[in-house]
Amino acid sequence: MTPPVALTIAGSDSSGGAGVQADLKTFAALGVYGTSAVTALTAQNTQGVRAIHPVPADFVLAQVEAVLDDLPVAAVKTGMLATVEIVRAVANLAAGGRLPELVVDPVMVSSSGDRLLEPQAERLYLAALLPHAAVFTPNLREAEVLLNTVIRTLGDQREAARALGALGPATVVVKGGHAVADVAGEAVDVVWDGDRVHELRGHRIDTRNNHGTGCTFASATAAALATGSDAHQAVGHAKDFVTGAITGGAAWRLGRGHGPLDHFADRRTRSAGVLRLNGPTSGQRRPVGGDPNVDPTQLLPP
Ligand SMILES: Nc1ncnc2c1ncn2[C@@H]1O[C@H](COP(=O)(O)OP(=O)(O)O)[C@@H](O)[C@H]1O
Ligand SMILES: Cc1ncc(COP(=O)(O)OP(=O)(O)O)c(N)n1
Repeated sequence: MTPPVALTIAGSDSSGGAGVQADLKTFAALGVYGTSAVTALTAQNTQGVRAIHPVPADFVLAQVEAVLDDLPVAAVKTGMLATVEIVRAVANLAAGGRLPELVVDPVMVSSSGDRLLEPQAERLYLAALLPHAAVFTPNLREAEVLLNTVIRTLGDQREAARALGALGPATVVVKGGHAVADVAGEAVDVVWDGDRVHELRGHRIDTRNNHGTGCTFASATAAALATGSDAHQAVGHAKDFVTGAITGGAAWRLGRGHGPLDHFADRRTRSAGVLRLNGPTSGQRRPVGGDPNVDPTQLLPP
């Protein structure tokens, strides 16, 4: 069956944990065909961002239009937009109705503390892009910056979701990966659905491997929208997916800083089960390159 198509408009992360790389892995894990328009190259790893090379806005547009003119894009996610010019160009596309089921993740600062958006672009996000979002997904820090407020409690987080909702997006999720003071043991995201506020709750996983959680949440939301979920279902699926991916990568040792998630955790668990069922008994290992005692032609269908 032909898969649904999603588009990510985001930055490249050389370490593979966040940005376009995280988005494409998420789309693939969720059975969605992923396309991309790269807004910036970043030289980064699990410890921080060393350099940023933004793509000219007209070339970002050229990538988006090449994809939209040819492929049936059902949902779009934006991540790191880097410059005022790129935010403006993407907002113009959204205003023209070119970006269906738009998930806007207002990537401003990485968890390593590095700026990923020109500060002058922050107001433009609010005025030009936010009103076109089907789902808007700031983290606590981004919500604070956009609203010029301080979020200390779950009550503040709920208030921020409502206040951002009043600015035009259909649904807002104020993500709680960086916990507020009065929530312990859980990662609580607050959703404003256009009418009411509710919470997405999951247990807080004790790990340093949290590089790319926000990108993964937003692209999983876009993938779910592309497959026909409504926004309420999509953010619930995304919460489940990101929790599974953090759990799967929690014990990985990749890099010296904040390591990545396992976007294929679910598949890995299932294929490990299949290997256990079909594979050699414990303690034995299959020889690399195949079992020399097996004639491979005997494995082919007649
Ligand atoms: N340690 C954790 N345990 C469980 N869920 C987490 C953890 N850290 C982040 N999350 C979840 O990951 C998603 C992204 O949130 P967050 O980390 O706040 O975004 P960002 O990466 O943009 O800062 C949210 O659903 C949040 O609840
Ligand atoms: C190229 C690029 N895009 C986005 C981010 C930030 O990723 P995000 O998932 O929002 O959050 P953290 O990884 O900082 O927790 C990035 N680092 N690089």
